[in-house]
Amino acid sequence: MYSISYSTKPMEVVGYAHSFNSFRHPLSFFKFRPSFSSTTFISLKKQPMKSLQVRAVAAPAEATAGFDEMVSGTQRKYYMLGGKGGVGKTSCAASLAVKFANSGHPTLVVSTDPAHSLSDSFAQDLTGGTLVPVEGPYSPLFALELNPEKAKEEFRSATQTSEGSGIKDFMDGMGLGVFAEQLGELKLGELLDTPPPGLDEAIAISKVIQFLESQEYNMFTRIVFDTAPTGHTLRLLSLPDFLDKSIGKILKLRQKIASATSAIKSVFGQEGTPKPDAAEKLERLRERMIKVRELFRDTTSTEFVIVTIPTVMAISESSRLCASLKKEDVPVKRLIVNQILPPSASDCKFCAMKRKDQSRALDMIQNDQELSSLMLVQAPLVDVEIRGVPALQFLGDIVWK
Ligand SMILES: Nc1ncnc2c1ncn2[C@@H]1O[C@H](COP(=O)(O)OP(=O)(O)OP(=O)(O)O)[C@@H](O)[C@H]1O
Repeated sequence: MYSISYSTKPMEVVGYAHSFNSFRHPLSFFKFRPSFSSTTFISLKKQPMKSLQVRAVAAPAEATAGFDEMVSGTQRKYYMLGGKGGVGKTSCAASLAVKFANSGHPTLVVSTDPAHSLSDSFAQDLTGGTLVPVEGPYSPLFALELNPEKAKEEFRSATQTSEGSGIKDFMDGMGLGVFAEQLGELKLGELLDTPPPGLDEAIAISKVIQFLESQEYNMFTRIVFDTAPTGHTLRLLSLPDFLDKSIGKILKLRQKIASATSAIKSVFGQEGTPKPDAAEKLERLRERMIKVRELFRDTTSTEFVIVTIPTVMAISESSRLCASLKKEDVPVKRLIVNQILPPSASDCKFCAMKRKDQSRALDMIQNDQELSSLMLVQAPLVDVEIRGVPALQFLGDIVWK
């Protein structure tokens, strides 16, 4: 079904195998066992990893991700990959990033999932919240794992005073203490004391947008986001609007009573003096959230790719995610169905059952109002863990065609 070739320049054929189970690469870090291969052709040449290419040269006719369109053009494009936990978001995001970089795009892959697994996926330490170069691809590939705790801290520091935390202190700091109760219906107290889920991710994404605006990072033409599981993403989508409204109302109110405050100040001295710093920080946060919202909805530069697996539960969740994305006007056109059992001539009982289950789930997609219109990309379950750049190249060449 698949024919796998390790490309060489010039090609040096060192092996040819039928249905082999295990093959150890001479660079020894990559054990590759494509069990779905009935006939496998291997060619190798000892050369630095940078020039190692893993190619799936024959593909199932129905599966194409429209990679040509994804890779065309040098203007910057953002791809956000999201879906239910554990379906393979990170593997698909990392493999897409590797493929972009191998296709000539200086690429940045960012994890905004609080439970990062990019480091595991690339088999490289990417922690620390800074850009780390990934060894292997032709063009520069950098990875970034953003620390959501840090983002939350930043939010807290923008909304708390030195005396304490919470809505009362914050409003006092803004010179709006007396209005704190009136703003109750905005639930701002809750927002400030316990930042809502999704806020850390929104701040993380806004940070990326921020530094990508600087000249230093102009070179990146493809940005791939490995986002947090569905629930988080859904909250993230509605968050900018919510924050914008809340913060917007606060700042408007603050402006309105600025003159009243100065009158109070003249009577009570410095009591109740607004702290411009808090207002400025909040205003900046609001602007950043607006940018996140705009980025998510920009059809010319952004696409949200849903990753799922062929189970009823995962597909139901993907359908809900898709509906929410559409409702929020987030561009979505591709659905990756990952971990599909590869074809086999002789199924065991377990595999036969599993295959039936999967085909039922795939039928569900065809009949789903939200998902049926998406470009369906099927990715096989491979019998080796997708870890490290060569493995990601291999997966990328199967998925992103
Ligand atoms: N097509 C595949 N074939 C075999 N294994 C796969 C495939 N896709 C992903 N995996 C494996 O499944 C596991 C989970 O994948 P991954 O970390 O990419 O999922 P995730 O959706 O990002 O998870 P989380 O929600 O926990 O971040 C990993 O061990 C990965 O190697």
